Amino acid sequence: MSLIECDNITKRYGSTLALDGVTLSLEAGAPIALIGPNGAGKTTLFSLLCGFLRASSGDVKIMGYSASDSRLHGRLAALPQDANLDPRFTVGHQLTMLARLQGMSSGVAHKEVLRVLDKVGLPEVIVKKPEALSHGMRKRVMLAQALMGSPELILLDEPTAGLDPPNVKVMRSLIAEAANNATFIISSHNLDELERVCKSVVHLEQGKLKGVVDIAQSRSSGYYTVVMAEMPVAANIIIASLKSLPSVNNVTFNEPNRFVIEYDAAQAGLDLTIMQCLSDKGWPYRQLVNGRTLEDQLYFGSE
Ligand SMILES: Nc1ncnc2c1ncn2[C@@H]1O[C@H](COP(=O)(O)OP(=O)(O)OP(=O)(O)O)[C@@H](O)[C@H]1O
Repeated sequence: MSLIECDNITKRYGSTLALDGVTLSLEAGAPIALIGPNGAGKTTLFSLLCGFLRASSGDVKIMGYSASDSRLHGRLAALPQDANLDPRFTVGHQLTMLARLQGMSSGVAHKEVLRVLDKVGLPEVIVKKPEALSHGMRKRVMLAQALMGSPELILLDEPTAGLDPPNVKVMRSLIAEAANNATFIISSHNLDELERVCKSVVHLEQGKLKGVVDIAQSRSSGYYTVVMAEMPVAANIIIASLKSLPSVNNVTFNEPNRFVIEYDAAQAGLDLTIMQCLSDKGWPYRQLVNGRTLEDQLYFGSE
């Protein structure tokens, strides 16, 4: 059974179509990134997965249950983008209260709060009020809150927004460590940051699913991008020639004049072979670039 199944989900806010026929299946395991520009529908998708919102149409299943099913209680945690701590109470008081709401006795709740604060490296803040914490520390406390009760699925909406680079690094390694015990889905604008911690990327744009890229797999592949000066023959003829070169696994064409060549990362010297092939045929190319960025995979297709 998949961790998450979205079947043709649509979400409307009045006349705004925030999600438009999203069908998606995600498995438990290493962290998954959710990326897309402002207004793409990331927060809306999170809210549907947490059961905060209902889809206008389509079906969402988490671990086989509908998203608002009470049997998911304690198995799923969400850290909303604008989550905040109450300035009136100490961190310990607030987290203990939340643990009690999860059904823990006061003794168990206290131990659980100590455990999760320790996990995020901040055991000392238990007696502090939020005003005494830096922005980075508050984000870590919010992560601690999401870890309470050891949920299997944790949704983090922009967990590193507004953090400086050292704090981003700390957050990233905390997530990487906690990811041994739960599946994280993390939304962010920052691809670089996510690439290091996530195994796959779900890409949303204007409410539509643009693709799911497996980063782990693409790491074992090398890429060249050829930009043609002109298209002397049909794209499929050039694709066939490039595909016939040794160690080339796949070639994709991106309009109007660009080919992405995927090959075994272990193979060296393929660039010369590619150039030789193109010049033997008399096909003029403008540029041969080593590699392909994650942006290329997402915005120009992966297969
Ligand atoms: N409560 C709401 N009422 C009306 N429209 C909404 C509401 N929430 C979101 N929208 C609209 O739905 C679309 C998707 O918004 P959403 O917040 O899900 O995007 P997002 O990808 O999370 O954006 P951001 O990166 O800016 O947080 C946008 O056009 C937004 O204006």
